[in-house]
Amino acid sequence: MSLTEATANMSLQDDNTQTKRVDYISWQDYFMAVAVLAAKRSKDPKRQVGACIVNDEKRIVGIGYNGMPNGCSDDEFPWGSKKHHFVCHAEMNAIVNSNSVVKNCTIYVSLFPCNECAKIVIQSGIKKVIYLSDKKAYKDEYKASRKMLNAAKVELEQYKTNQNKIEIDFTIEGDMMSP
Ligand SMILES: O=c1[nH]c(=O)n([C@H]2C[C@H](O)[C@@H](COP(=O)(O)O)O2)cc1CO
Ligand SMILES: [Zn+2]
Repeated sequence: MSLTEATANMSLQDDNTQTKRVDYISWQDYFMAVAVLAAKRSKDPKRQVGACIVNDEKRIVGIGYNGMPNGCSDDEFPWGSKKHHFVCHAEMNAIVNSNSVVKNCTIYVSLFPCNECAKIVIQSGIKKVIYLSDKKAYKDEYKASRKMLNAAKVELEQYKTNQNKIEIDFTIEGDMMSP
């Protein structure tokens, strides 16, 4: 090793006073949190749903939440019982707005997909659904959804975590930016 190389290596030697953080969030928590955060964009007064599509390189390729179609104003279209005629579901939005291939991807959803979304999930080639809530499982449309997803061999997994809350605090982030 030349003297210059040795000097360069010395200047890169760590003092070992700091070790790697251990309380970082897992990939699963991160992707589900992205889906839940997307849901916060929804204008639906009763239910906000979010979806996040991830490929096998852990890259996010699509995000969506439930909302009115393009060109259909949130202020003019109804948010009461008639909303069902119009609103686009989170899963559909995540798929159709994706910026890359969704085939073989995993979709993280805050609510188990309905039968209509299940059809789109299957046809798009998504291979796994990780869902947070399954609160509508007793309804026929969700039974149909599960039946189709199972038949199409789309893997279903209920999201489990030991971290019930992830806090985002912009003021703390601001402090962390200082040296
Ligand atoms: O799979 C789904 N994805 C999704 O985005 N949604 C949205 C559409 C509506 O805005 C809302 C359903 O509202 P409600 O629970 O009031 O029926 O949730 C609903 C489902 C299933 O109901
Ligand atoms: Zn749906």
